[in-house]
Amino acid sequence: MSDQDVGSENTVLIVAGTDTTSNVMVNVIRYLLWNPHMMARVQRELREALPEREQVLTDPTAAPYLMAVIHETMRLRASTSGVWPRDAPRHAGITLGGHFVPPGTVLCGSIGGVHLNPETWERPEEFDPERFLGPEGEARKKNLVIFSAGVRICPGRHLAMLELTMVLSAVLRRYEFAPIDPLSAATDFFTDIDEICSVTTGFRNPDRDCLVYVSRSD
Ligand code: HEM
Repeated sequence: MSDQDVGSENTVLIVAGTDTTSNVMVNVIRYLLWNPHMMARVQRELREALPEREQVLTDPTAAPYLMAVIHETMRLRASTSGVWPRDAPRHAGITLGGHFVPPGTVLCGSIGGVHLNPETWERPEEFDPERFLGPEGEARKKNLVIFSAGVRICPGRHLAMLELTMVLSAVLRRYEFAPIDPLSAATDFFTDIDEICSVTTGFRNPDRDCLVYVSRSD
C-alpha cells in the first residue's frame, strides 16, 4: 500500500468508526428526553437487567426495549448520509427499476429514504420503538439498511452494535438526563444536521443539541 492509501484507509476508519456511533448515542438520548415515558421504561428495564450499578450489559436480549429504541433511532436518524458511491458497470451500464443507467455513472443510495418508505413502514415519520419488539419486530429489522448491504456492508457493524449496547446501557442505568434548553426539543433532524458534513450526519449546533444535564441516579 502507498502512504496515500494508508492515510486514506485511516481517515475512513476514524471518521466511519467514531462519529457514526457517537451520533447514534446522542440521538438515542435526545429521543428519550423528548419521550420521558420511554426513558422511564428503558431505565426500569436496565435496572432489572443490571441490579448492580457498575454492571455492563453485553447480552442485548436482556434489554429488548433499549435495543428497539436503538434500532428506531438509527432508522429515523441515519448516521451516514447514504450508501457510499458506486459506479454503474463500465461497459454495459445497468438497468435499475426499469431505468437504464449508462456506464460509469456514479450512483448513491439514500439510507434515510429507504427508512422512510411508506410502503415498508407504517407512520414512517413517527418515533415508535414498539415496531422492533417481539417476533414481528425482529423480522422488521431486515428492512433496515443502517449499515448498507452487499459486499461493501459496514465492516464495523458488530463492533458498533456492541459499543452502542454497552455504553448506552451503562450511562442510562447509572445517570439521569435533563435537557439544558427544553426548546431545543422542538428541532428537526433535517435542519439539525451539518450540510457540509458529507460522510456522517454531524450536528450543526452541537452546543444546543448535544449538551444535557447529567446526574447520578443512585
Ligand atoms: C452506528 C455506527 C455505524 C454506522 C451506522 C455505519 C454505517 C456505515 C455505512 C452505511 C457504510 C457505507 C457502506 C457502503 O458504502 O455500502 C459504512 C462503511 C464503513 N464503515 Fe461503518 N458504520 C458504523 C460504525 C463503524 C465502525 C465502528 C467502524 C470501524 C471501527 C466502521 C468502519 C467502516 C469502514 C472501514 C467502512 C468502509 C467500508 C468500505 O468502503 O468497503 N463503521 N459504515
